Amino acid sequence: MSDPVEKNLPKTRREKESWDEKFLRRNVMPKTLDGQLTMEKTPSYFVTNEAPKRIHSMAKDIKLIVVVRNPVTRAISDYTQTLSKKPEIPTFEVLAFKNRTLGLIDASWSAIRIGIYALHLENWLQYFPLSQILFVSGERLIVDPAGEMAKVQDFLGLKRVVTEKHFYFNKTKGFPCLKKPEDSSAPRCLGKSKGRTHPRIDPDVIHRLRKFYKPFNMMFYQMTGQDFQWEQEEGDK
Ligand SMILES: Nc1ncnc2c1ncn2[C@@H]1O[C@H](COP(=O)(O)OS(=O)(=O)O)[C@@H](OP(=O)(O)O)[C@H]1O
Repeated sequence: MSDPVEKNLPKTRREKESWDEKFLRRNVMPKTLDGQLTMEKTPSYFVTNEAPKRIHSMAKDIKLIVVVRNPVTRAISDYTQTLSKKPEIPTFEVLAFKNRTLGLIDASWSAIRIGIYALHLENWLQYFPLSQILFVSGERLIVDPAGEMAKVQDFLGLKRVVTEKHFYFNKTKGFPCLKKPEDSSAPRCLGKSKGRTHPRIDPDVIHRLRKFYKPFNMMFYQMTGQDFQWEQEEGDK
């Protein structure tokens, strides 16, 4: 994206920095000039208890963008990522339950806890009105990237610079890619560590997880006023 926005994204930031480090970094972020937006991306903020209070004390009028996808798929994706780094971990099916015979889901396992979006959102709504938060559907982002990006640009008060003409669908990757950006000769697709094939999960476990998330999803749709249609999906990758 070029004019009128310049993205000031710190490229070397590590997600696991402490809050103090992040706040120190705030002082080294470039100053935002008129016509510029400063953006920062840390997925874990959404599920960090202290984040809303701290961010609110730093900038009350900040705009927040949350990309959400079906929590069952999200949990499997999360597990796939960990598995790629630690191949020795137990199976998804083992980790997902406190007691599989009783069907007791282990909601303390982070891969599962993170997908309880209503719970996390409640925490943010103590500090920020819904009008300051945009929820982007991870599923729509794949099938209609330009449509979702239009919402993002409108939300940020930007001219719609990114449109259909900037995307093409890469069948091999199963994701949209950016056509040749202005400052580079190559198209830009997801990196190797994104869009990995997920392991096959026992359909019964998927069924139980869908049941587990259903009431939380309903709550989340009600809180956001958006129906993400996760109950309509045939299955989870
Ligand atoms: N453009 C676009 N549209 C829809 N979905 C996308 C897009 N880019 C990334 N992804 C999916 O996001 C998953 C990676 O999320 P992460 O939270 O691990 O990424 S990161 O920590 O922010 O780097 C990762 O999930 P997996 O497919 O399970 O690997 C990506 O597929």
